[in-house]
Order: sequence, then C-alpha cells, then structure tokens
Amino acid sequence: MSSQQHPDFEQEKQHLGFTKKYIDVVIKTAETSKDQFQENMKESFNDVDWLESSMSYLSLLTNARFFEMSRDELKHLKIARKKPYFARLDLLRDGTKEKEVLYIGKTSLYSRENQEQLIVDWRSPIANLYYEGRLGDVHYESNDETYNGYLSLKRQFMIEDGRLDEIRDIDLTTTDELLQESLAKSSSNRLTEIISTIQEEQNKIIRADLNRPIIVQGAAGSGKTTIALHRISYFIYQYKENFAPEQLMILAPSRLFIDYISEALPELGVEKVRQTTFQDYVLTAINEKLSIINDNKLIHLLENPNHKESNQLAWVSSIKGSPVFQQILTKYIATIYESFYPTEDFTVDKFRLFSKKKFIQLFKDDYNYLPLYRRLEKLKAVLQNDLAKKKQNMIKKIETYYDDRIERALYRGNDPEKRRQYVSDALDKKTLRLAEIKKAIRTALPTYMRQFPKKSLVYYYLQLFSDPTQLIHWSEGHLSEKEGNILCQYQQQLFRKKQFEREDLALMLFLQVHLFGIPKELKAKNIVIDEAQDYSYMELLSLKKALDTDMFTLVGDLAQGIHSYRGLTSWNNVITNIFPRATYTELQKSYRTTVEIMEKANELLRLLPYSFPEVVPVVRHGESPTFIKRRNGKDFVRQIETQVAFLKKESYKTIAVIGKTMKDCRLLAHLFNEFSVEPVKLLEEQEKIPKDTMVIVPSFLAKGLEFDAVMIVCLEEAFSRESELDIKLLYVAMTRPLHRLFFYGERKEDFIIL
Ligand SMILES: Nc1ncnc2c1ncn2[C@@H]1O[C@H](COP(=O)(O)OP(=O)(O)OP(=O)(O)O)[C@@H](O)[C@H]1O
Repeated sequence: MSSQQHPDFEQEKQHLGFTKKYIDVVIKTAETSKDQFQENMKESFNDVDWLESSMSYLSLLTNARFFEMSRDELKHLKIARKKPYFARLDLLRDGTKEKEVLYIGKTSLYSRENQEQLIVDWRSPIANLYYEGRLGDVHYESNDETYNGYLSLKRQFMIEDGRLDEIRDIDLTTTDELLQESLAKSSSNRLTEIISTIQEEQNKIIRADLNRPIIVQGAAGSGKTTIALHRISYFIYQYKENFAPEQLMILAPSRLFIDYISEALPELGVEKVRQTTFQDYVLTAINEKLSIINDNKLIHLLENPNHKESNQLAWVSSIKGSPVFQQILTKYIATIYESFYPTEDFTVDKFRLFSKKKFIQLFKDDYNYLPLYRRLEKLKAVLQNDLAKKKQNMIKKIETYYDDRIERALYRGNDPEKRRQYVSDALDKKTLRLAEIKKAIRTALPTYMRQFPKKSLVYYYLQLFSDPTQLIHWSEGHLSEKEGNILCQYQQQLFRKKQFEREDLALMLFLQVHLFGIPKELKAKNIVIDEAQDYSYMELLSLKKALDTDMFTLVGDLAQGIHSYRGLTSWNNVITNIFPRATYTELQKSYRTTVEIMEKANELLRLLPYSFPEVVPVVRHGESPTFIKRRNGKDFVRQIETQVAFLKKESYKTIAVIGKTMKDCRLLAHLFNEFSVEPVKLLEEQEKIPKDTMVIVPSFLAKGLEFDAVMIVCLEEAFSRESELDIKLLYVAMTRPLHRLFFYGERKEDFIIL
C-alpha cells in the first residue's frame, strides 16, 4: 500500500510533526539554557492534546543530561530536522508482549538514561533489519549476541523539507520502487548519500567485518564510491569511543574527485576524515617538495600509441610498480644497513666502552622494529647513557693511578729534590691526563657517530639508479643487463631535470619507511582507496607499510583501469601478497545508467583481452545512445547548444562534453569560448566542479564522476579498436551519464562500437 490514502497517513503526519517540534525544542534548549526546557516545551506544544499524548516523551526530557550533546551531535540534529527519519520498523521481540516501533534516521535521538530511542541511527545493529530483514521471523546481532523477534511492518517515508509526502509499506518485492525513484532523479554534479535505498549486497559490504580489509571489484556505477563513504560512516559510528574521524583517511584519484564527493561527507558525518590524493600524501610523508611530472605519461601514451618511446615509457612504469622493486629495494636497504655496521668499538680515550659486536646486535636485532635513522638515534642514546654512567669511573681511575704514584713517590729515594720533581711531574701528568680524558668524554660520541653520515631520502633514491650493475644484481635475475641499463638511463635523465614521476613516489615512500620512518600523525587507522585499480602493486604495498595497518577498503574496477600500464590487471597478487586477510567481493549491478546505455557499454567490455563479466543495469529504461554527425567550427557549437537547450527542457541539469584527450578538450574549450553564448568550463585536475555550467572534461579525468547527460565528442582524436587504453577510456566516458548519451563525430567508426 502506498501514497497519501494510507490509513495511517494522518497518524504518521502527526508523529512527524511531533518529532520535528521535539527536535526544535532539544536544539533550542541545548543552545540556550537547560533550565528553560519546560518553558520551551510549553511554548512549542501549545496544543494541549499533543502535550498530553506526548507525556511519555516529556518524562524523558526532564533529565538534564539529555541536553549534553556535542557540537557535532547538535549539527547533525539540525540537518536531521528536514528529514528526521526515512523508515519505520515494528518489531515484537521474542519473549515480550508489546511491539516496539522504531523510526530509522540518519542520526539517533534518544534518552541517554533509559535508552528509549526516538530515532534509531541507520548504522545501529537493529537498523540492519531494514536493509536485510524480510517481514516475519528475524534476528540481528549486537555485541556478539543474537536477538530474535517478529517483524510485522517495514514502512518507508518520503519526507521533503520536513513535509510528509508519502508513506509506503514494503516487503522484499516492493523495495525497488524507492530505488527507482531515487535513480530517476537528476544528478546534482555531486555524490549524495543513499542511506534509505542501500541494497542488500551493498549493505553487506558497508557492514562487513570492520577488523578486516576489504577489496571490492565493482562495475561502473555499482556504487563503489558511495559504499566506501558509507562504510567509513559506519566505522566511525561503531568505533566512536576509540577513534576520532581524523584518524581515518580517504585517498581519492584527484582533487577534482575530492570536490565531487565533498557534498556527501557532512550528511554521513565523515567530513572530518582526512581526504587527500596518493601524491599529496606521499609528498607530506617524505616531507619533500618534488617536481612531479604527472599524467604526462598517460597523455603521451594516448597521443603516440604504438610508438617505440611509448612502449618504453609503459615498461618503465610497470616495472617500477611491480613486485620486482620490492625485491630490489629490500636488497638495497639491506646494503644500506650493512654500511652502518661500525668497524671499531666505541672507545673513550683508552677505555673500551661498547663493543662493535654489541652495537651491531642492537642495531640489527633488538631495534629491528625501527627505521634505520631511528635505530641510530636509539644507539646514540644508549652510548650516551653508558658514557654518562662510566664517566666518573674513568676520571676516578686516572686520578687514583696518579695519586697512587704520587703517594708512592713520597716514600721513594733519598733525594728530596728528585722526589719533589717526580711528584711535580706526576701532578702535571695527572692534570694533563684529566684534561685529555674530559675532552675525550666530550668528543668521543660525536666523533664515533660521524661514521654514520646523515643522507637525505632523495640522495638514497638517486643512488639506487646510479649503478646498473648493482640494480641488476639486486633484481636477482628479474632485470636483464639491457633492461637495467635502460632503467638507470631513464631515471638519470629525469633526475638531471630535477624531475620525478608518480611511479617514483611509491618507491621513495618504501625507502622512507625503512630509513627514516613516518611521523605518527601521518599514520591512519582505516584507509579507503577509491579507483584502486589505478594503483600499482608497489603503491599499495608502500602505503600499507607507511600507514602501519592493513585496515584498507579498496574499491575499484579493473575494466576502468586506464592506468593499467602501471596499475593492476588482477586483484590476485594484491590479495595474496599485500592483504592476505582481505575479504573480496564483486558487484555486477550498476545503479547509474539506463539499460540502453549500459548494454552499449557492455559491448566494449567484450573487446577487452580479459574476461569481464557483463554489467547488469538495474532495470531503468531510457533513450538509446545516439550518434550525431558533427559539423565544424561555429556550426558545431550551435549543434551542441541546441542539444543542451533541449536537454534542459527535459529537466536534465548536469551536462558534460567528454573528449578523449586533454588536447581535444582544449580545442573544444577554445571553440566554445569563441562561439558559444553560454559559459562552459574546462575541467582540469585541480578544478572544482561548477554546479550550473556545462563542463568539458577529458575521458581520463571523468573517471568516477557522473552527469545527467553526456556528449562524447571526437574532434581530432578518435577512439581506436586496436588500443586497449582507448577501449577503456571510451568505456569510462560511456558509463558517466545517468540518462542520456550522444556521440558527436565525423564517422561512427571513431567510437568503436557504433
Ligand atoms: N543503493 C542505491 N540507491 C540509490 N542510488 C544508488 C545506490 N547505489 C548507487 N547509487 C547511485 O549510483 C550512482 C553510482 O554510484 P557510485 O558513483 O558510487 O558508483 P561507482 O561504482 O563508484 O562508479 P564508477 O566506477 O563509475 O566510479 C550514484 O549516483 C549513486 O548515488
């Protein structure tokens, strides 16, 4: 049963009215004075009937502790006012006679003293019944205990701006209606929360064991980004006593993407989670300002396919990201460590204080949990302590030695002059020796430590590629002589220009961890990586080492792996060698695109050399993707403008023109700037996405984003069937629209599957 004709509609409307007013009172009281509560209550609930019917709630409120809420709780309650809850569950617990009525919302509201909940948080254990429980006998787990009961009602509420529009009683068969409505909406250019329509398979991932890493291979539009954010929200809720949100981290593919997800964060209560990119994180962790030549490589590969240089570029990237470098770096680091084994004992003057054997044993074994330079610091402190302890003893020994000699001299021989001379010499020697030993005590440690010169991370990194013979040796047969030479030459050429590539960052981070360590504040308790398919093996490994935890949520789609020359082509290696505790899940259902668009995009997957299962769109129909022969110059701009005007009339709000390369996009932007009356915005890596302007975006930057309508344009650059990268880029572009897709080009063949 649905709509406003529902017999309970009026009653629910009243309940909503009460809840809203009630929230207002709580907010007002929390913000002003707790003593004002009764008066605030009377003022708001001047309707006597309501007041009486609400007496049970009233009694909850007399407890002053109720109002002690944190600033964050207050903020969330204010947000919740517009839509306090989205569902209701009626549950009769086993062994009880009275059913419980639970209203599920984004944030909870309850009496802290008697635990009676007015609104139950969607992340609480009992709320799982909304996502997974069928009507009838149900159970849920909380604190390792299982609770059983009978679920007699599952009701959804459509509340808009605090107004109840509709109520709907649901069972498994009807849950899709709300989802369909939500998917049919227009995109706002931003990611939003999906709390009321989370699907069962998605819910399983959000609530999967929080003490284990999780890897999700999900089709384009299957909700990976959304789920990852909801999982963080769930984590924060579950561990609110143990961790602050600042201890969690989201690694996004670009700053553009961070801007894109930013709107969903406050609603989910995760806005304080650190959000950064891999590059920015590494540069902070190694504390270096390096010049990184970024996606140049992708662009080069795109613009010069099958070129000899492109092949070399791709090979260099893949080798630097591969496990071969784990081996090379491990050997290299071992060599650096050995170069720190002292050749001499630690002596002060003639006293041997600390043997080199003991030093090496501490350095190698006892402190092996520390990075190299921290071990040195520790050892320096050990020697310093030792010296401080033995200092007086050494001085005493010298004093005793000379005092004994002087004493003995006093009784020696008969010549008083000689005796006097002898004693005077001994006294002089004593003074000299004491001065010597005091100086030695002062200088011995700094002199000893000087044999361990402090070098920078960049120094060590450059050294790694300074000698091809060494590099080949450390690779233990994985690099041929030719390959070792090519790699060293390539790196040296970069270094001469004082440049580094993104692929260098993982290796530098790995070195940093082992040589200098990562500051505590840059470690994280839980990390979410979106677009994880674009990370290399070494990037993921170095991150795990740097962050000192395997609590990662990796979400990605290998079919969209446009950086697979450096990234991953399978999750196997990652699971086996980096995250062996990980749970692996696949999502094949796509929620973004219509059936018509997804079917066309699926044709591209069939052309890829790996077998990707077809993406199953949630059944939502729309217009078929359309090819339009494009005109030139001003006429082409008019053509697009007419299309945009038409789409806007159809109420589509967000529209993007996607070109294959940045070069084509720049040409497009130029054309529009010259001939268009409407403003357009060319999106680059660092941009913010404007809300009401049509955007031009290159295919590789469009990854992860979505728009109501997309126009893929081939101006000078076409997509080639021969290139795996082109197939993936076109796939990325085709899976961006929610509703409409157009291809504008000279020839249909430029779009491979037309
Ligand atoms: N359960 C759901 N209810 C409503 N909307 C959903 C649901 N799951 C996903 N969506 C919507 O589907 C779209 C795609 O979600 P999202 O961007 O998280 O997918 P993705 O897997 O990260 O996609 P891509 O691989 O293309 O980056 C978004 O508009 C999201 O709001």
